[in-house]
Amino acid sequence: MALIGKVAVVTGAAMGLGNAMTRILLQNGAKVVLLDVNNTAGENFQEALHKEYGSEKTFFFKCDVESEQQIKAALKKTTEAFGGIDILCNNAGILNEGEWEKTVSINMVALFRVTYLALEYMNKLNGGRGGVIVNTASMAGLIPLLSCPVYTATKHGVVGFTRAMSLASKASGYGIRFNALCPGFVQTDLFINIPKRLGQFSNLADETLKLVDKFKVLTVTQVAESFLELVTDETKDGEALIVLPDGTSYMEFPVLC
Ligand SMILES: NC(=O)c1ccc[n+]([C@@H]2O[C@H](COP(=O)([O-])OP(=O)(O)OC[C@H]3O[C@@H](n4cnc5c(N)ncnc54)[C@H](O)[C@@H]3O)[C@@H](O)[C@H]2O)c1
Ligand SMILES: CC[C@@H](O)/C=C/C=C\C[C@@H](O)/C=C/C=C/C=C\[C@@H](O)CCCC(=O)O
Repeated sequence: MALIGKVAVVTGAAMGLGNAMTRILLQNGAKVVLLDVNNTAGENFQEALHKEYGSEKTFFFKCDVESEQQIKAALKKTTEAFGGIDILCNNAGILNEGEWEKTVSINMVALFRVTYLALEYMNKLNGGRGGVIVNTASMAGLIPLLSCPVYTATKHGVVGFTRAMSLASKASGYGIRFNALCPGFVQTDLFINIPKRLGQFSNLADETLKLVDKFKVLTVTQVAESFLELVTDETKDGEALIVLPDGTSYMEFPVLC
């Protein structure tokens, strides 16, 4: 899928992985709508992008993915400004085992909601153009992370949702591919203050740091390059792409005959 002229929406776009995804989409010719709850970071990023790519290629909306009203408004304005949506990157996420209900709400409930609201514009059965939805999961969506049970559960939920939606889309004719991105540890804000994020599991901080030493840490650019494959390669549908510093691979799931 060539990205020239395509319209992408990225949640959690202001910082970290979302920021790198936005950049690689722009570099490949897409227009990108940036959604983020952090207004200052979002406006600063938009200003930088306007200088680099011109003001007609991007715009930023302050949008909390937990708010149905804000998502609806952002998607409506996106289609009014750019004529449709071809690519959705459900990337906003947090890791806070202390505030575990909020972790479920943002990482899973909000991701489902944004997807369903975006389908109203993207689904070919609703007059949309079809396209691709990439959900940011994690290695913790495939293998449990001992100090983060709720984060692990949300990311397993994202992988399961992605795979089931891919099947639903194929069987119904939505014209939309669904893929999950599963990076290991990535150098972003989510990765700092590890003990503080672990809540009642802070006693497992040292064990967690041993895992970080074992798996090593990715840069956002490395992850964005792998993300691009899920967006552009039309053969990738219902996949979970593992991204680690020593390479990438597609998860092989059991098949029941
Ligand atoms: N950093 C890692 O090691 C790592 C590894 C695997 C997966 N991930 C996943 O990558 C995604 C991005 O995380 P990151 O590491 O870039 O973190 P980050 O904290 O650097 O960036 C997250 C972005 O999401 C935004 N955000 C948070 N809550 C939001 C909300 N309610 N509505 C809208 N925007 C919101 C933040 O403002 C921020 O800009 C997350 O889903 C995370 O779980 C991260
Ligand atoms: C380190 C805890 C926290 O503060 C920061 C986490 C940052 C990213 C979390 C997540 O998205 C990445 C998870 C990566 C997990 C990698 C491997 C383990 O799940 C596998 C451990 C089991 C094993 O030893 O094989």
